[in-house]
Amino acid sequence: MQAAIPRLEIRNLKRRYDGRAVVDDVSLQIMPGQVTCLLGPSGCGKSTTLRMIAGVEMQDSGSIYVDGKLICDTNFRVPPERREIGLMFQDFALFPHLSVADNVGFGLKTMDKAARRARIEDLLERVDLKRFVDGYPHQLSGGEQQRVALARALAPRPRIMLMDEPFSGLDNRLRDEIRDHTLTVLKEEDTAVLLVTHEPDEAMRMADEIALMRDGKIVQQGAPYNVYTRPLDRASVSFFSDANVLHAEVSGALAQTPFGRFLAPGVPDGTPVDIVFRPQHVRIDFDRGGKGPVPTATDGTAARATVARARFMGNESLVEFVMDYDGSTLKATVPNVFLPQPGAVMWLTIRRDRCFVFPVASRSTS
Ligand SMILES: Nc1ncnc2c1ncn2[C@@H]1O[C@H](COP(=O)(O)OP(=O)(O)OP(=O)(O)O)[C@@H](O)[C@H]1O
Repeated sequence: MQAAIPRLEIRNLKRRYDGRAVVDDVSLQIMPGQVTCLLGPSGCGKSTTLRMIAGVEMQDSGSIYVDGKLICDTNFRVPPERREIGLMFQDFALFPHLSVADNVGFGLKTMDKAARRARIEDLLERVDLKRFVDGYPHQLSGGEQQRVALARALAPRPRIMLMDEPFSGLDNRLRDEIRDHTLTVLKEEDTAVLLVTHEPDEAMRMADEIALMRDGKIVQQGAPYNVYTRPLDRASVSFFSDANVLHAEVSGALAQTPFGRFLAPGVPDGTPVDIVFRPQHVRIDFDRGGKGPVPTATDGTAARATVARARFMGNESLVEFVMDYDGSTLKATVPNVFLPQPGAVMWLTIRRDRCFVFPVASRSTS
């Protein structure tokens, strides 16, 4: 069987500004109907990558292919308007003087009138805005305008959609609804989507695949579940959620901590390690006359702590503890409305199967 050809493939893209590599050897493949999120902190080079694919900026080296055909390298360049790429940005602007129908039909000028109208109505139906077909942008809410922008970008049946933080101008409740709706429409069109975002929640909600970007490089790539549950390093854990860290040193492939010993297979003796875990993987137990829970094989030793702060956050509460053993702070989230008082003494255990043990090059840089 012939291997499937990616809808979009970029190979070894590089771009420097003022001698600094802002996109540093980035390669990616996206299949038709697949949503890939380029996720990373502000300034890591996401938008620059997108602009090179769109053709509004030229790479210093590397190449871009659509359906297996070269569209751009350092010698050859298909202009942006002939790349069949749809664009949606945060500051998407509808044309204020054009009706909703004419906004959506803007890229369909060569189509005959009846087919054009049919495509416009079909898309407006799918974004649930058919009733506004003859209205004007100023009559629509922000969320409705966003949906018109999506319909406009999809109208010419682009082979690829590039989206740069397209939902960041919307308020929270509306954003979730529009994200879900947008995803449904994009999947129906079988477009390959590259979505740029700095919000892990957005990437987890939208992506089939996440490409985690840092300092111009893609450092990890995979399904959201894999990227979240098998992070590359401490920074990757922290990027997705709060993270607690214990410092230890390895001896005999074990790292000794106040929570008991952690396996560190293959790590040489004397290596400093960070044991990283998320607040939701801390278990809390009451103090029973100065005693903690009986240790279990899976959760190791319990450590005593005092509640410093507890915040109710709706579905869960976030509790900050000061640890007896060294005065450091650990965070735990607990479901529902358990809200301990500051000063309460409790015992913490950590879910061993949810901890990550990362060797650190030197303690001073950790
Ligand atoms: N035209 C330019 N000239 C000089 N430096 C630039 C230019 N465009 C971008 N940069 C720099 O390149 C780096 C990457 O920018 P880019 O916009 O790609 O990042 P980003 O990850 O999309 O960030 P954000 O999420 O804040 O948009 C930044 O440090 C930025 O200042």
